[in-house]
Amino acid sequence: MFIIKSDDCYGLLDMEQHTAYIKNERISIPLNSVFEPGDTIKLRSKTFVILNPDPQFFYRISGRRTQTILPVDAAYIIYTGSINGSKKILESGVGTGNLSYSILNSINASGKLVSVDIDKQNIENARKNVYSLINPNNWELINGDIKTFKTEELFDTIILDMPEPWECVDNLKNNLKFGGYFITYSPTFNQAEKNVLSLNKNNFTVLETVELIKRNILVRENATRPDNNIIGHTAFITIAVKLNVL
Ligand SMILES: C[S@@+](CC[C@H](N)C(=O)[O-])C[C@H]1O[C@@H](n2cnc3c(N)ncnc32)[C@H](O)[C@@H]1O
Repeated sequence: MFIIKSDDCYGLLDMEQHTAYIKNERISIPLNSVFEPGDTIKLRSKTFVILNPDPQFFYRISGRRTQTILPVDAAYIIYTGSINGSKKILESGVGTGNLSYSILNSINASGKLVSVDIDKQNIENARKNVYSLINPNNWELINGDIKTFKTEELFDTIILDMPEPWECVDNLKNNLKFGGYFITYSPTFNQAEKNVLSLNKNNFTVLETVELIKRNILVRENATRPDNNIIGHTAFITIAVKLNVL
């Protein structure tokens, strides 16, 4: 599956089915055509560039039922949470699956992502979104409440993007390795404050709480300037490390 992008929209190109999907439209592609990333294709009189199905495009084509983590925040979480190689990651909630997709693209086949969400429909929607692009065999999707979730597994990193992360720290702390990262993603100051207080109380050291602001620049000859459409606030990211304290 490829992503396709024109000046004003994104879509999907399925070379196995010889079909392009743009918004709600299905467009048949000639059976003998061959396309690769970097090629262009003309559909309904628009030119589309063919792109790899990379995480930065996921939110553009995924069916969305919840707020979702956008690339600037996802990239920072992947980097500061040291999500790579054969790491074992726990996340909740799954929402639209944007962070799940970024994580699955960052770990290898020996790594593992366990994703927990209380809402069955969100799970099914995220599964559909992710499986429309890749077929991961290292992704466990669980329908459950992360506040009471029990597992014997030990994780390298835990990420919580749900309403009350501070209520989950005590329940999950024994499932994180010493030196592992506990990351919370919360839109309000009150939530961020509760997250930090709870992490401090549970033998974590908080490295930082940040808000990332991205400013896009419209580049045109002799008229380069910031874009009018600014994504202002998204959420506060808190990154903490589990201390080896008995
Ligand atoms: C903002 S969305 C997560 C977005 C996701 N990180 C993404 O990138 O698309 C919040 C999710 O948390 C889930 N949720 C809320 N309370 C929960 C709980 N107690 N346990 C597990 N999931 C929960 C919701 O069903 C929803 O799917």
